[in-house]
Amino acid sequence: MTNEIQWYPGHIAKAEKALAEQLKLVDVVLEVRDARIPLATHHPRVPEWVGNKTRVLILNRVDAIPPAVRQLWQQWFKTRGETVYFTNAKDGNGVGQVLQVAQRAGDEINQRRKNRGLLARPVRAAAIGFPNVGKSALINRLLKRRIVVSEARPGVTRQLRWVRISDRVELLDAPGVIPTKLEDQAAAIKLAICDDIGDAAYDSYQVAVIFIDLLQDLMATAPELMPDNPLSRYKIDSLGMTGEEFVYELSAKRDRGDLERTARQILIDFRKGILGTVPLELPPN
Ligand SMILES: Nc1nc2c(ncn2[C@@H]2O[C@H](COP(=O)(O)OP(=O)(O)OP(=O)(O)O)[C@@H](O)[C@H]2O)c(=O)[nH]1
Repeated sequence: MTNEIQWYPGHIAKAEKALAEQLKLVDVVLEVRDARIPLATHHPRVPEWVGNKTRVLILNRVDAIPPAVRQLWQQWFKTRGETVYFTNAKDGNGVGQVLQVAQRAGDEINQRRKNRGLLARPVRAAAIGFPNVGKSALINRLLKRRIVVSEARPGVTRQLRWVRISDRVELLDAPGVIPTKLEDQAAAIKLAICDDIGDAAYDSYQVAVIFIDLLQDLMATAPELMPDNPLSRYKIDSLGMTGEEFVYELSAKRDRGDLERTARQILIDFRKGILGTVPLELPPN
């Protein structure tokens, strides 16, 4: 049996209220999702927050998925009439395009202002998304200097702050938001695997077991997307093993059976990219 992943709705409600207030001032919303799990990192309140503002959909951590999977997502979103921008906020790949889109939206706004006899002003954009998806790293890249603190620890962006990223764009760095309720436990587990769930409480062992099961499933059903076995680095004959069997075996081999420790290390290895590119979600058919 899996314990449910838990977090603190009171805390979230407060953060959401502050965010909704700031978003009233915004012209463009940069919705940042995790390219490894673009569906699980969709926040259900985004459409309401966006209203009739311009929304730019960003799948960050593109370096963490195989290029073929990037193509599949691009296509999937396109058939839904959506343009997605893939970024690697760590090395800056794709970030210039996001800035251009925001600036174009600003130009349109200023044209409308001009038509009404108003002065031009910088466009106001906000980056929103789950904790740890890379909002601060993205803003740092847009700034080309390190101003916003970007840390591996989820939930680190505590305050809302505005930064001027060009003479035409101001950007709000918002804290990570997770829904007050996550109906879908499978999505919640993926958020935990990717560390995109802030300070929610979960059991690393259960999460790592499901992670290994997902890997095995991916290798069996989509071997072309997983040419290298991510588990081979652990030097265990993992063929056909369940998640439980694998964690147990690895733990006996190097952590004297401390399952929790082994599980944590597996998750850390994955998050650091040591296990290679793993698409934890694929576009639904
Ligand atoms: N490999 C890789 N790492 C990234 C990328 N984007 C961000 N990171 C790293 O992921 C970690 C979290 O990034 P942040 O920018 O702090 O995430 P955030 O969304 O602002 O997080 P919160 O403040 O918790 O909401 C940092 O260690 C970043 O360097 C990316 O595209 N690729």
